[in-house]
Amino acid sequence: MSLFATTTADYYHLSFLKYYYCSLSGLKSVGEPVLMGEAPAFFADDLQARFSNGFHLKLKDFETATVVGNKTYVIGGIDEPTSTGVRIFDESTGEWVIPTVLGTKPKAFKSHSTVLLNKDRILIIKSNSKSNDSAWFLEVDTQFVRDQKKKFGSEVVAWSKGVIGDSERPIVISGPSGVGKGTLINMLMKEFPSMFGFSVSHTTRAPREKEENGVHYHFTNRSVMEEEIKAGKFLEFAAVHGNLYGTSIEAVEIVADAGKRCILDIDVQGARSVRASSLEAIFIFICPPSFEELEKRLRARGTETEEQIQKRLRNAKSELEQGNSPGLFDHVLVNNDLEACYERLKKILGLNGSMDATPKTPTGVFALPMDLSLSKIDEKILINSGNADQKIVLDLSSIKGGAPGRTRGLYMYTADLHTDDVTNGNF
Ligand SMILES: Nc1nc2c(ncn2[C@@H]2O[C@H](COP(=O)(O)OP(=O)(O)O)[C@@H](O)[C@H]2O)c(=O)[nH]1
Ligand SMILES: Nc1ncnc2c1ncn2[C@@H]1O[C@H](COP(=O)(O)OP(=O)(O)O)[C@@H](O)[C@H]1O
Repeated sequence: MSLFATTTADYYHLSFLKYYYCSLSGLKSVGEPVLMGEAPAFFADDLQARFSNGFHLKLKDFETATVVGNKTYVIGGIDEPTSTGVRIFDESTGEWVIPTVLGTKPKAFKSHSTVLLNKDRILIIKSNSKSNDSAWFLEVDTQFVRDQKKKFGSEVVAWSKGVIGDSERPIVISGPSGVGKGTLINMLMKEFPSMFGFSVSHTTRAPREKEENGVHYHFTNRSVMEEEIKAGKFLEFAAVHGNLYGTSIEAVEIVADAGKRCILDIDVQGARSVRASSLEAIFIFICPPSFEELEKRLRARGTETEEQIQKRLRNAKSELEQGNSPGLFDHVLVNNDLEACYERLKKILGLNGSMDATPKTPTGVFALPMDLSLSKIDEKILINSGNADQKIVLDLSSIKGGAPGRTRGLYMYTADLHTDDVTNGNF
C-alpha cells in the first residue's frame, strides 16, 4: 500500500512533495506508518540523498510532480493545445525527456492533484470539476504502455479517462456478407433505441447508395486510415473483400459514454483481434441456412456488382469455417426465419419484451472542490477538501479497461468521515 499524493504547486523539490502532501491530508493510512514531514532539515537531507548533483525541480503554475522509481512525471500545461502536458525527469541520466503521449488527452484543466497507483499509472483528480469528469489516468508502465515503448523505441505515456460506473459487455456480430447481420442489428436498435449503440467502423470501400458517412461507416481513404492505425487509434482492423475496415477506439467509447451497449458488426479476423483485446465482449456468429440461400440474399440485396458478389461468396466459405472454429464465438445463430433468429438473439442478450430498456447512466453527479488533496488507502482514494469531516471517496477496486480506451468501473461517493473511520478503514 502506498500513501503518496501531490498537488498543484509553484516550487517544491521532490522529496518535499513526497512528505508534504501526506501531511496535508492529515490522515492516517491503515496498517502502515504515516509519512509526516515536519522538519525542514529532513527535506534537505533527503534532497541530498536523491540528487547528489543538488538538482532542484522548479514547477510552473498548475504543475504537479509524481515520482515513479527513478523517474519524475511532471504533469501540467494541459490547457496548451501544442503541449504534451507531460515531461519526465530521469534521475538515472539526469535528463528531461518529452514522451510520446498516446490515448485521449483530457481537455483543458489546471489545478489538480495526483496519486501514484500500483507504480504503473498516475491518477489525476481535477479540482473544481464535476465528479463524472474529474478522474483521469496517466499510464506510465502498464502493459499497453510497455508494448508501445517497444514499438516506438522511446518513452511513452498514455492517457485514459476515468468513467464512473460500468457499461454492459459489448456485442460482436460476425458472419458472411449477406447473411443478415445488418438486418438483425437494425431490428435491435429499432426496438431498443436507448439501450444499444452501433460502433461506426471506418472503411476504405465506397459508400452504397443509401449509406451515410458517420452513420453506417466513416468512409475514408487508405493512406489516412493507415496513418490512423499507426497512431494507435484502432481497436482492430482487417482487410476484407479487398478493402480496409476497422473499429476505432473512439467508435466504441462514444457508445459506452452514452450509457449504451455497443454493437460491433465486424468480420471474423476483427472478432479474433477483439477477443485478444481488453474489450470483454460477447461474440455471436450468424450463419446462413445454406450457401445457396446466402447467394440468393446477396443478389437480392442488389448492392454489389457481379464481381464483388463473387468475391464475397468466395470469402464466405472460409468465414463459415472460421466461424465454427472452437473458442472464438460464444454463440452461433442460423438465420433461417428472420423473426425466429431475432428472438433467439434477444434471448442470448437477456432481453424479453417486458424488460426495462432504460440505458445505464451514472447517477449522482456532484461538484469537486477547488482545493483538494488525495490520500490512497488500499483500493480507495480519499479526496480531502476544506471540510474536515466531509470526504469524497473514489473506489477503484473494480476498475477495468484503460489506455488506449477509457478506464471504467470507478465509484465515487461523498461520506461524512471522522478520523477514526478513516484510521479503521470504515468507509
Ligand atoms: N474487422 C472489421 N470488419 C468489419 C468492420 N466493419 C465492417 N466489417 C466487416 O466487413 C465485411 C464487409 O462489410 P460491408 O462492406 O458493409 O458488406 P456486407 O457485410 O455485405 O454488408 C463484413 O463482414 C463486416 O462485418 C470493422 O470495423 N472491422
Ligand atoms: N432471415 C432472412 N430471410 C430472408 N432474407 C433475409 C433474412 N435476413 C436478411 N435477409 C435479407 O438478406 C439481405 C442481406 O442482409 P443484410 O442484413 O444486408 O446482410 P449482412 O449485413 O450480413 O451483409 C437483405 O436484403 C435482407 O433483407
